[in-house]
Amino acid sequence: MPAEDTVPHPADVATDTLSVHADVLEVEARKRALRRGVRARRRARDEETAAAVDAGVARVLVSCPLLAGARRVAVYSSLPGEPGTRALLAELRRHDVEVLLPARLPDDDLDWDLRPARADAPGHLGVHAIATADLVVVPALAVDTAGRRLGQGGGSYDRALRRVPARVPVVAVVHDEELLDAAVAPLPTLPHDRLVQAVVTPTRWLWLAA
Ligand SMILES: Nc1nc2c(c(=O)[nH]1)N(C=O)[C@@H](CNc1ccc(C(=O)N[C@@H](CCC(=O)O)C(=O)O)cc1)CN2
Ligand SMILES: Nc1ncnc2c1ncn2[C@@H]1O[C@H](COP(=O)(O)OP(=O)(O)OP(=O)(O)O)[C@@H](O)[C@H]1O
Repeated sequence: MPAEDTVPHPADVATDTLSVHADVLEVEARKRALRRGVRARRRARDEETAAAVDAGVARVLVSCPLLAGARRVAVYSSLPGEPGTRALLAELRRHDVEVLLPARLPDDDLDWDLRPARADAPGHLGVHAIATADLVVVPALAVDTAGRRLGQGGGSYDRALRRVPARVPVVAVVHDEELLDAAVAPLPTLPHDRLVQAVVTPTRWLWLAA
């Protein structure tokens, strides 16, 4: 039996629990507001810049040291509004780099497809396949210079990134204005959020203070 004075009073426990919940709700509300803002700005971008952004992302990533020596890279096919990954996927294929592409499962976790497919690895490879990549490229709505990432809100990459070994860099792709200074505008995070180690924009890349 614990001594009575080490047992918290039930009223204090309840108050603590309530304030923790309030903090989580506040962080989630701030994330939702930020997502709305980024999505609205992305919708307002024109197609001409989108083509330049797509080409820029490929040029920056292919010429930066992150990709040097990588044999297998986890990437994704960009959705409308996201910085494009079409040219990047084409470049990876041209350099004979294997690509893992995510497939969202009903519980929002990510399964992985290998391209080009291999006879000994047909179909979906399972949620743990991300652990076999030498570099993981992730989508984001925004990233700050401390490596905090704002995603689409499904928590898919939070789950998937837990399976990535610590030595494998995770790099987020955003538009230039979606890279935020952590000293000025830190992104809100919760304990499950995973930091990214680097960021690529259409014009530059940098290591983040993760
Ligand atoms: N290109 C790409 N592939 C990806 C992701 C991603 O963010 N981008 N994912 C990242 O986890 C996973 C899929 N999850 C996704 C979750 C939501 C939306 C989406 O389109 N959301 C709507 C807004 C929905 C809302 O308002 O709640 C949107 O962006 O308009 C896309 C992908 C895996 N594949
Ligand atoms: N390991 C996990 N297992 C189950 N649920 C999780 C896990 N990590 C995060 N989640 C849940 O996912 C939801 C969304 O998380 P969050 O807002 O961080 O998504 P996100 O990182 O922006 O989205 P995404 O990774 O899909 O781009 C949260 O409700 C969170 O509780």
